[in-house]
Amino acid sequence: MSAQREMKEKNLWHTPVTIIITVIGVIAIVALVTVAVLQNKPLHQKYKYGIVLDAGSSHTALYIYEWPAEKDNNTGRVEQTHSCKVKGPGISSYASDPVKAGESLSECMQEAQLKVPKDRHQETPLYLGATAGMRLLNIENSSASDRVFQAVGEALQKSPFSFQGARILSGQEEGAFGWVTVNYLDDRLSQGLETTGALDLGGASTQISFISDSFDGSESPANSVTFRLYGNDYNLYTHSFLCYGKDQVLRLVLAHLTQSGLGNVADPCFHSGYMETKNYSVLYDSPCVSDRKPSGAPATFTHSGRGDFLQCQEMVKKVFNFTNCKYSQCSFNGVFQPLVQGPFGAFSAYYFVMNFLNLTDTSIPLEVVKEKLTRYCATPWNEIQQQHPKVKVKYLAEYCFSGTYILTLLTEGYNFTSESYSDIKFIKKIKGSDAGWTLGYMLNLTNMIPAEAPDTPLLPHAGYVSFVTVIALLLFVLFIVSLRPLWPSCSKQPQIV
Ligand SMILES: Nc1ccn([C@@H]2O[C@H](COP(=O)(O)OP(=O)(O)OP(=O)(O)O)[C@@H](O)[C@H]2O)c(=O)n1
Repeated sequence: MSAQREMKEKNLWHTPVTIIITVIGVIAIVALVTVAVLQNKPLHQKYKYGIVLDAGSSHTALYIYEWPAEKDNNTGRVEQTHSCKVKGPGISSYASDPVKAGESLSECMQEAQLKVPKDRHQETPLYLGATAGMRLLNIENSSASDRVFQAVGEALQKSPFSFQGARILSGQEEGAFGWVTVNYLDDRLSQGLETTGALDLGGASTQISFISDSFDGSESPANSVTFRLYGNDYNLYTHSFLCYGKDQVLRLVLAHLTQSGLGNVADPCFHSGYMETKNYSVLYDSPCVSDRKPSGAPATFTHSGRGDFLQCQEMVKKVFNFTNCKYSQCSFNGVFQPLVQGPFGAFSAYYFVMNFLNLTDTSIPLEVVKEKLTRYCATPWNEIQQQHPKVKVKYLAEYCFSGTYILTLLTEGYNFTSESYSDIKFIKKIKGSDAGWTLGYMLNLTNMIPAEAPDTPLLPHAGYVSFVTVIALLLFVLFIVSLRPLWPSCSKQPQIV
């Protein structure tokens, strides 16, 4: 009798009703979780594109950026997908033949047509921003600069992209957009984190931009740029030094050395054994030095090296004017600058040069860096050429000078100390995108950085799915527990008589 009851109790648990309820429960949970996953899964990703041409003094480069179409106006999702270096010199070098400036861009523009999906061509904005090379040409000969823009504009208008115009960026814009790029790529803006300063060294100008607690813009409004980004206010200190890019500073130094109009110049910034014949007219053909051309100089001079870092540094120091500061503190040439503060990213030629010299590690004490550079500069030119057979001779000849200029600019010009030097990181790319002004420029023109923080969902997708799964499982367990009266009694041990 008791065995029979026990069998009955056991069977209760296996009754068709219980089985059906359990199966329905499991199906309901699977359905709930599946719907939650599918509902929140991003739809098939569609991308949007933007193209920026960086028309620099030494060369032009094209950058293609991509972002998920539904993430317009959202945080940190724009990435560089492709870059193309235009063959030949910067567009300012085509002043006497402007049509060639437009033609020079065609190869990279063809490449861009292949990289951006065809159905996106028409809606893809295309910008050209010119920097210090065109700033100088505009100072020297504004109609020649207009003609270059005319030719470049006509060439870009013919592309299938949505050409938004070509213009010269001010030095302030170049500095500020470089800072935006670095901080955007590091997700510092969207998260309201401490920002990184930006150091940009080009061929014809150099920029320094950073946030300083002691800078509110009142002492020197010309150096202040204010932004409201993701709900945070920034008052950025920025300055661009025209003629202080490394190619123009080399002219300044050589102008100094050739003031007496001699036919031979021994240059401590070039390796011993280096010897080239150079034209006075070419050297002085820049508004940075044109007013200093010595009268009665011969047509050419022999530029020879004598590889001496300390003397090179003395020469380089001469291009900075440390007198006549009308502010509480200055960098050089009477330009206001608060004390450098926080971490810095140094890119463009800062990176090219320091990377070549194997000096990107800023944890190495500054004194040791200088010793290494002293040894490098003292290496004879034939040895340098043997060691680097694949490096362009023009670049190779100048690395001693460039390294010396960079260290002098940072320490004497911007007042980085042995301690704050280690706050600098020499960088080329951040998360796959080149550091430079182009990304910040495009983000600004496409209104891709909101002034206020965008509303974000309570939970990220993965969190939401996990939450739904856990709650569903919990409900299931509760449901099973609620069927307890139907459970076989565990307290009674079945006894088979
Ligand atoms: N492997 C390389 C590549 C470039 N350079 C140098 O780096 C400078 C170019 O830096 P970049 O940021 O490209 O300058 P531009 O945009 O051309 O100049 P600017 O911003 O002043 O207009 C030039 O002096 C060039 O000789 C270098 O030393 N080594």
